Amino acid sequence: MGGIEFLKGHGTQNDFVLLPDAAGLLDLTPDRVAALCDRQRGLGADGVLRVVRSAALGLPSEGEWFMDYRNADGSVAEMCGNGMRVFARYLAEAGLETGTEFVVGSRAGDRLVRVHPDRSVTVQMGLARITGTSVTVVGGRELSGVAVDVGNPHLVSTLDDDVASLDLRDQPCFDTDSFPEGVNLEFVNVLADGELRMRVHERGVGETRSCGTGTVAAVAAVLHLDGSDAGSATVDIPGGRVSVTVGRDGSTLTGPAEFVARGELDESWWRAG
Ligand SMILES: N[C@@H](CCC[C@H](N)C(=O)O)C(=O)O
Repeated sequence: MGGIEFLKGHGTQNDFVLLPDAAGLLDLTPDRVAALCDRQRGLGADGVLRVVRSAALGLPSEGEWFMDYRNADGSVAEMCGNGMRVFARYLAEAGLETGTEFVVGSRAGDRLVRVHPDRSVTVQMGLARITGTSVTVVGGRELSGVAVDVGNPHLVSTLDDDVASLDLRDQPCFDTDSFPEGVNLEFVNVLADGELRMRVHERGVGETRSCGTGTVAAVAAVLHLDGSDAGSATVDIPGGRVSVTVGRDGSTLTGPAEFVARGELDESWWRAG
């Protein structure tokens, strides 16, 4: 057996290792994922996207391909918005999907994606559901937040002072009764009507430079605090900018998807993992 094919890509600098594995033959253990994502002993990434046929995993999906997403610590998550854009661009450029619009399976359900001529991608993200309120503690400061389910769990806190001043190196505290499976924590400044700035501490990763589901949660939460359930906004994250729409029937996320490298993993390194 030769080396194991990989690609490295990112969506607004939320970076991923893609593993094409159509038949689902790779033994993708949490230890292997963590080693791959480690920035010293592996390739380095915020997560892994296994490109596998839905049928190979026996999962119900209208889409031929399934985004099997793992966080950098090896944990499984339901959905990744930035990863979905990179995944969709890969399918289109590899000729695994022939149209510009197609469905991809995820653990949060099927997602319709559209790959644009400029290689940006729009993802139909499903409903952003407001599920309540909770609190988080960052650097000794307690912040209240709006809980939002975008297929995965989020808690969005809006701040008057600049989110750039927050120290997100450590895991902020959160209420484990509200979020028994953990939570992604977003910190948001409302810059103007329809313009947000956001930082995020992701479940299973730590601070990342962007989180697609998090940007959708942020827009839904800000609208909710304003007494509304539909609207659009651009969201500036440390890794760039995305556009989000939220509505009663679903939400969309549009942003870039980039590739930086492709190659083969060393077979003996993989086996040792
Ligand atoms: N970066 C992703 C979200 C990845 C999953 C998340 N860390 C979780 O555990 O729910 C995105 O772009 O949405």
